[in-house]
Amino acid sequence: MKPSGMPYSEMKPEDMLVLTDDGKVIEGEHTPSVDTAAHLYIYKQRPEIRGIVHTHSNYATSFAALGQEIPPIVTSVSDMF
Ligand SMILES: O=C(CO)[C@@H](O)[C@@H](O)COP(=O)(O)O
Repeated sequence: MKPSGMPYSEMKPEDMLVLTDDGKVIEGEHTPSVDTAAHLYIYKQRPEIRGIVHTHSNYATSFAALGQEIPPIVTSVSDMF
């Protein structure tokens, strides 16, 4: 889990945390992200999920605000046009 309140531009690999299934920090010096409970809930409900990427990209946020799904377009398809 990423540390709370630390800008990505300043974050180093050693700043990352390792937590148990119930959120106890077992490696790392920082406070875990405020998103920890949400991530733990997702991992518990969907054991097939092995990683979570939380982003605030402009395009993804726009689709979400409009209530629209993001179409699964990959670069290999665009190469054909
Ligand atoms: O996206 C959100 C809130 O909208 C969070 O990820 C954001 O506040 C980051 O919190 P942390 O610095 O990771 O504790």
